[in-house]
Amino acid sequence: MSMLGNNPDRSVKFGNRWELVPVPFFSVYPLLYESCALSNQTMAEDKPWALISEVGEQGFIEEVTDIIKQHFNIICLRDFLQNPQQHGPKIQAILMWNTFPAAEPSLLSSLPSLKVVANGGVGIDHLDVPYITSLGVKVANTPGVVSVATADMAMGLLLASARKIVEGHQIAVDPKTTSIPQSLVGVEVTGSTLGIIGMGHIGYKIAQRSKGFDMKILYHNRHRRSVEDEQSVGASYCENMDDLLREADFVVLVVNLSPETKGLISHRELSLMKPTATLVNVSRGLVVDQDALVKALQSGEIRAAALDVTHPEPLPRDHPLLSLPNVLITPHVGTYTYATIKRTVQCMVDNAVAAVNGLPVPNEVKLK
Ligand SMILES: O=C(O)[C@H](O)CO
Repeated sequence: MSMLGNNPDRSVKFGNRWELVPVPFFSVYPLLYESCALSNQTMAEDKPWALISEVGEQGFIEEVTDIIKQHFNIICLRDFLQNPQQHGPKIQAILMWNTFPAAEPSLLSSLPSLKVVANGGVGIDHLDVPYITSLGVKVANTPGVVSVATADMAMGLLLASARKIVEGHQIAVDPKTTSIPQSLVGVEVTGSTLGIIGMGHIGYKIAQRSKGFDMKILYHNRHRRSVEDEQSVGASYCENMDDLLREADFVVLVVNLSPETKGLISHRELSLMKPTATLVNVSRGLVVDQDALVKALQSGEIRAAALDVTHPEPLPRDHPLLSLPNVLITPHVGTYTYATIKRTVQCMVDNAVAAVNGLPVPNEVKLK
């Protein structure tokens, strides 16, 4: 049985460095590994054991692992896999990021004492929650703590794409540059229309930021926000997503990946967008039909795309999205600030500690 939840074709390949490691969790990209060998820590008899990913070499890493070590003895996947029979019975918690394949059935079957899979980040599309919970294991995520960093990233992508900041940097540092090419002329953000698809925590934070840019804000969401929420950011609800797509200069995707949102933006939706519009995605790659996106960008059906997420991650090096001039891509680093990483790890630890102690888990993901 697959553990890949709502995302059956997600290719979490063991041994693929990028996908194995929880990229935003411990290290900067590209990652350098260092085994968190058991000898690196003082083992406390009274602390439960947690299985985590490998640890990188950068300075803040120890700081982050220290948050975990206050409550858990930790063992890294790499060390664990050397002798699962020996280590398996003591593991009570898995602390993982969404790129960490630690919740595969074969691994879970070697963890008879496991009480919780504590995910860092809000998206849990990589987990088969029904299967994990059927084992009596709780699943938790970290909503809220990732919102500001992800909203900042969405605004950063939007601005960078609109104002061609990356291209501008390349021109500025190129020794051959003698003049400013017209291709650097961008589109104005202030006063433009923003369409937010998915008005949860992160979507709302994006709306708050956009208000500072005097943007007209439209949003589409499963549930309409309260009048107070709408008024305080000046957002208008579009019950029909098509209306938003037709009107927005920037469409930002902030939905969770689910069977309902997989392929939400495909040929039809892209064709409704303005030829001057930009698509920004900080949710999950599978929310967008990437083949349709490539066509829309190549044909000028939309102006540009700015993506912090793709499917798969990373894209194959010869993927057309990587060579289109109107695409800006970052490697799924929306939550990737020191402050957010620390808050996220603290939240994961709080969830895991509660589960291990049989207490209510603050951010338990419950089956609907
Ligand atoms: O789900 C999230 O919160 C981010 O994408 C980090 O994984």
